[in-house]
This record gives sequence, C-alpha cells and structure tokens, in this order.
Amino acid sequence: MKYQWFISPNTQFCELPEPILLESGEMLGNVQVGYRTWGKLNAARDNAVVICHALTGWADADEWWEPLFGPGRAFDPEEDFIICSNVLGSCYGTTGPTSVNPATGCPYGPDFPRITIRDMVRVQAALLEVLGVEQIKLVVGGSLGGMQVLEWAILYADKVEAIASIAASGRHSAWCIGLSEAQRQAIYADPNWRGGLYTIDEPPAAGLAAARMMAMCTYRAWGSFEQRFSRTVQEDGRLAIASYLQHQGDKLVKRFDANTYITLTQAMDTHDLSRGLEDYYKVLARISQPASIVAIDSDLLYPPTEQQELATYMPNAELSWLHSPHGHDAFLIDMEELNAILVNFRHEQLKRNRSNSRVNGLAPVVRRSPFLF
Ligand SMILES: CC(=O)SCCNC(=O)CCNC(=O)[C@H](O)C(C)(C)COP(=O)(O)OP(=O)(O)OC[C@H]1O[C@@H](n2cnc3c(N)ncnc32)[C@H](O)[C@@H]1OP(=O)(O)O
Ligand SMILES: N[C@@H](CCO)C(=O)O
Repeated sequence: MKYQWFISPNTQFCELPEPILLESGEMLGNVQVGYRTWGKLNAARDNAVVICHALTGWADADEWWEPLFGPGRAFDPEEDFIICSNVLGSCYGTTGPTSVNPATGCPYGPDFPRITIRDMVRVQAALLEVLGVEQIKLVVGGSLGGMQVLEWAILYADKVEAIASIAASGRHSAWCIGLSEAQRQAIYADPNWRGGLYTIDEPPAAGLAAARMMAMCTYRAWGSFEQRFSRTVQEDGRLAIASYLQHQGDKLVKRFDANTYITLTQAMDTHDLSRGLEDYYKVLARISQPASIVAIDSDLLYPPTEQQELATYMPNAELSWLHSPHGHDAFLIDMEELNAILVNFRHEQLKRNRSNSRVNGLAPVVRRSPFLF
C-alpha cells in the first residue's frame, strides 16, 4: 500500500514571518500554515470568523462542516471573512512532524517539539496578523477545536468578540488522558514504530489503526453501535462492529501520520486553561465574551458535566444541548442541529451589538486596543 499525507489542492500556504516561541521555551522557525478562507475581509477588518478543526481534521471546513456554510447559515461568506487553518503539529499543510526540519534537512518525525493548545492558537493568531485581521467576530470549533476556542478567548481577549465551544472541556480529564495514552501505547507497540523513525512506506499502520479503533469507540456511543451493528455477523464471518472498526482504522492510516497522532494527542493532554495562571474557576470567570457552550447529551469523552461547568463559571455563557444518539462525533454528524444552535447564537450576538450601539451611541463593536500578537 502507498501511504501519503493528503493535502487538499485548495489549501493556501503562509510562511510566518517570525519564529514562534513555544510554551516550552523552544523557538520554532520557518513555520508554514496551511489554511483556507471564504468571503472577504471588510474595510474595518473586523468581520473574521475563525473555525478550529478537530484532531484529524484539516482546513477544508466547507467540506466537513458543509451544511453550516451559506446564506442564512452559521457561516455566510457574503457577510463573514471565514478562516480555517490546519493546526500546528498536524500533517495537512501546517508545520508538524512530517515537515522538514530546517536544521537537519529531514522530517522532524519524533523530534518535533512538544506543543500545546496555546501554541496552536498563537500560530493561528500570527496567520491572522498576516491576513490583516484586526477583530474577530466569532471563534468556533469542536473537541480539540473547542479547546482552541477557549484559549483564544483568554489569550486574545481584546480581539475575540464571541466564542462557540462544542463538545470540549476547559482542562483535559484523567479519563481523556488515559484513553489517549492507551492509543499511543498501541502505536509504540507496533514493530514499525521504531521510536518514531519509520519511513512513509513502512509506517506503524497496525498501531495507528488500533489507536483509531479505540478512539472511534469513544467518539460514538453505546446506543449508536447497538442500533447500527447489534450482534450482526457479516457474510465474511466478522462481527459487523469489528469490521466497521477495522475499516475506520484502515481509513485513518491512509490519511494520517503516527508521529502527528502522538504530537496532537499529547498537546491535548496539556490542555488546562489555568496552566500558569490562577485558580481554574477564576480563569473561567475571566472569559467574559458572549459564549455558546454546546454539550452533546451522548458524549462519553467530554461528558456534558464538563460543558455545564464551563457555562456555570463563564459569566456570559449559555449552554445549548445537541441531542444526538451519535456520541462525541455528533458535531460532525448532526450538522443541521448544530447549525441551528450557532445561527441562533449569532442572531443573539447581533441583537446584543445593536442594542449596545443604541445605548452607547457607538459603533456596534467597541474596539479597546490594537491587537498585539
Ligand atoms: C470527509 C470527512 O471525513 S469530512 C469529516 C471531517 N472530518 C474531520 O473533521 C475528521 C474526522 N472525521 C471523522 O471523524 C468522520 O469522518 C466523521 C465523524 C465525520 C464521519 O464518520 P464516517 O466514518 O464517515 O461515518 P460512519 O461512522 O457512518 O462510517 C461510514 C464508513 O464505515 C463503513 N462501514 C459501515 N459499516 C461497516 C462495516 N460493517 N464494515 C466495514 N465498514 C463499514 C462505511 O462503508 C463507510 O466507509 P467509507 O467512509 O470508506 O465510505
Ligand atoms: N472524529 C474527530 C475527533 C473527534 O474529536 C476527528 O477525527 O477529528
């Protein structure tokens, strides 16, 4: 089998002008960002909507969130300047383990530095600076994307007007860290792993596939598996659920890289909004932007208690429920329902801005300071 890391032909690339100082203290130079945009930046440079993707996602948000795009939908290119970039550490166009390390001329592989969610957000902010964005109307994303959204609200509080964080937590739980560690150990156990020094033609495919199979069980729910597969045995003798998981494992292996999987899951494990700041609940109280916190009622990975907690402690947050039998991945499946939640939130945001404008006699958005990236 020929493995390749697929980068969509629509991807645009930006070489960041400055190195990025990672949270670890390491400087990362020659950072490339793969990204997409839709719509136009307006004259005031304040109509940006930033979409943050999930673990194995990429910049083509109009593909994987297609029903959320269009007139009257959550993201309207007639009104918004929409940006989605591939995250730092990923393998879809942004610098990560599959990129060439300028110091060696070889791919970083396992030597790619440890990164955090904050590092991902700082790279996105540097891209936005290059694109000339001054103010962001909304930052939105699910799962790993939702973690970035929350960090955006803290790191760039003056720049971000509203956020929507879906199926995410404010700090990675022991449950999530444990599941990710088990997945990483499956990759390490593959003889092809070779400490991360495998070749593209001989990757640790079995390990990565096993990791994805475990992950899929956490992305879906008891009821959805029961309804779809029950105890059905296929003509080839395999249980349908086993066959489905094997297919999902193989599918990921054809489009994703094992070192990238390690890098991104480790970054998720660092996620804690309060790291290096103050008490966790005090940090949540600092997130003052209007916020839509979306909980999926069947989510086993980031259970609704985590979003209830966010919505309780964030002063301008509202909790919405995405009712779905599909589990955590519902934000990539039940898109009409998600679209309705986000459209409603954005209408409310618009009304709030208009009423602020009437009360204050000011423009709808009050800019407090220029943005420092
Ligand atoms: C193109 C995209 O993936 S867009 C989605 C954006 N993606 C991201 O953000 C990255 C992550 N992607 C994902 O997590 C997933 O793609 C999701 C959540 C969006 C959707 O999951 P899917 O795998 O497409 O859906 P689902 O659970 O219904 O599985 C369908 C697949 O399982 C296969 N399948 C179903 N039952 C069985 C079975 N018994 N045995 C073997 N294969 C089976 C189907 O043939 C189908 O295969 P295909 O994808 O190769 O056509
Ligand atoms: N299914 C999603 C992960 C869910 O957070 C992905 O593969 O990106």
